Amino acid sequence: MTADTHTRDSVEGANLSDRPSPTTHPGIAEFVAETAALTKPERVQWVTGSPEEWTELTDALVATGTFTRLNPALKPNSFYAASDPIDVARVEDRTYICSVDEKDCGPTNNWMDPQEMKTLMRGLYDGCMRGRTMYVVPFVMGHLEAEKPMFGVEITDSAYVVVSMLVMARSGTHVLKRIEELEAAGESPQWVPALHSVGMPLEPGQADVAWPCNETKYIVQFPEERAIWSFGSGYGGNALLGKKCYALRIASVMARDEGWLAEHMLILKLTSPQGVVKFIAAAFPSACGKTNLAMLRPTIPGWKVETLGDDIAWMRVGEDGRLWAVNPEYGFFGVAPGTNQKTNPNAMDTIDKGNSVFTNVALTEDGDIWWEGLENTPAKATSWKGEPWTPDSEELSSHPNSRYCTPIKQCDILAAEYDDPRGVPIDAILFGGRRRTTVPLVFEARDWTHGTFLGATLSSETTAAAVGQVGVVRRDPMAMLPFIGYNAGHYFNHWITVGKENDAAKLPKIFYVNWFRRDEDGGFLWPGFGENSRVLKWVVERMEGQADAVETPIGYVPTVDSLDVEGLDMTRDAVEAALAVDAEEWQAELPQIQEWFEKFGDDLPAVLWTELDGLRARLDVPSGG
Ligand SMILES: Nc1nc2c(ncn2[C@@H]2O[C@H](COP(=O)(O)OP(=O)(O)O)[C@@H](O)[C@H]2O)c(=O)[nH]1
Ligand SMILES: C=C(OP(=O)(O)O)C(=O)O
Ligand SMILES: [Mn+2]
Repeated sequence: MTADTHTRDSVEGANLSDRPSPTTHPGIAEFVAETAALTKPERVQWVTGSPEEWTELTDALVATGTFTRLNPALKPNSFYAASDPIDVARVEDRTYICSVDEKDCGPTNNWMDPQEMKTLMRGLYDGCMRGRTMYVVPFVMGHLEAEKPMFGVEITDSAYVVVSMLVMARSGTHVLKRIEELEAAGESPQWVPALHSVGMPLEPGQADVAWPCNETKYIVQFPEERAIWSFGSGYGGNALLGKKCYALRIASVMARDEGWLAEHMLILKLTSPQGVVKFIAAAFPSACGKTNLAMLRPTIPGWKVETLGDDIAWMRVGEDGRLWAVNPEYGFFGVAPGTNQKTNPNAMDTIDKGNSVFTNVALTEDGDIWWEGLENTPAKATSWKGEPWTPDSEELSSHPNSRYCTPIKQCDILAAEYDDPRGVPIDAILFGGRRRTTVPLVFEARDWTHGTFLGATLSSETTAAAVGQVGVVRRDPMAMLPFIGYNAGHYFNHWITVGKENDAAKLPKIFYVNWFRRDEDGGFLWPGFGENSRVLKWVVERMEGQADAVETPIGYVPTVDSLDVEGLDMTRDAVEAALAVDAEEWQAELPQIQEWFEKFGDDLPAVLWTELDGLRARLDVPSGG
């Protein structure tokens, strides 16, 4: 299969579909025919996105035991799935950026020569879809009406992936028609071939399993070809290829080449009591609070939050010199545990409308779902491992990375601007992570370059969103560590260049937040969730020149009185503790940042070394200390 190029030759390849191939786009037809020839499926089905097809797919998933239909009275048209315990999260050590030149992959990614990887994976793909249906999912990330729609075609042998993609991305025949319209108009619409297989062929007569997958997993991006090959996992970020693989890893390479930004960010619209509207983007690592902040219900009177997205932002400098962001996704794929009517009522209202898929949560006896932190703890339930569960169980009812997958259009606070292909002009960017010490609740960068330094040195405790140890502090630059599709040093330079080539006054102001600082007893210093609206208020007032701050070695920190804590059950000392900048703790960060920067050698923009020297000097540490 040559996904290397989208050759335009007409193709003689056998079209196995029992429905005529609805496309004249030779590239796509060739991609499909050649993949079918390699993977040898029983049949090929072009995904249309029709309601009848949804019924057919979900009924089939219920029949194989992958899906359990939830009680329609509680969650209409919604389904529960439990994965194989070996397939519960993104697998960063099986994720590759196979650039032609290893240097372009950089020190934070896994690399293999692309031809070597293709030979290896063709061996895995050979016959891997035997006994299965090969689905062809035409989709677009972002708007179909965008000036340059970002198309994709995901081939997959997982109906679970098809159903999830139908929620998470604009998919189906109408997308294919748009490609053909553009073709007919003489354009050459860009589309990303994305091949996925669970890697479990079925021999004649062999029954399928509820969660087919393979111990051998590869999640591979070929950046120069803008192609994605995934094998062996059926889970989220590994298999819904429009999300992390396309909209971040491949898109970050496109953005580098074309001068825009593809970032792991939520987008929210904040309206003050006076009617001042600000658009805020925030980059937090997986499971560090993006979805919650994106759908925040403010606790301070008169403030309103509307959402445009909870995970990915594509940002381009507009004619007006401002950074305009769109959310390329069409659904939310949120962490379930900890989500409830108090912490995220908007997410709960969205999933209560139905049409959603829940993975690795618990199943209750009345045909609903439950997870740790949700109201109405059931007396007993079935855990994600399929075992009986009660509140006294040792085991968790739901996996820490269990997810809800739900249509964004169901969200009551979806901003009207979500439907505008231009997106929204970003006023502030927040970087943030999960740090129990050191990082204060919020502080403002000195300027764009300093803000890039803050993003490039962002640190956070690892979470269950990726396989591996949890709670280990690591550098996670711009919260993009697992998603940068190229050399991270070049990525930092790309951020610096955006700052250099544009009017700083028009670019977003950069801030840094930390909801997760703990006191000596291990409790959270800050209540978080809806109370984070107080931090957003300070951010807005800083931009309007109305909030005080004290200059510290790390940036501008709110004075205690400039943070609205009215009605918060917090002592002044507690607020001061949440805002404290401890020089010793930050001095301890310096060698970690030094070691992190040394990874990049001369790929690191010199200006970031200058920023580190500046921080060191402001912390009264002699350089080289
Ligand atoms: N303590 C605390 N936990 C939070 C806060 N916001 C989110 N969380 C928790 O962080 C976890 C992941 O949050 P989520 O918004 O799904 O993260 P995302 O993967 O970045 O979108 C959930 O368990 C939330 O309950 C907060 O402000 N304070
Ligand atoms: C969707 C994922 O990440 P996030 O927690 O950032 O939403 C994922 O890890 O697959
Ligand atoms: Mn998320």
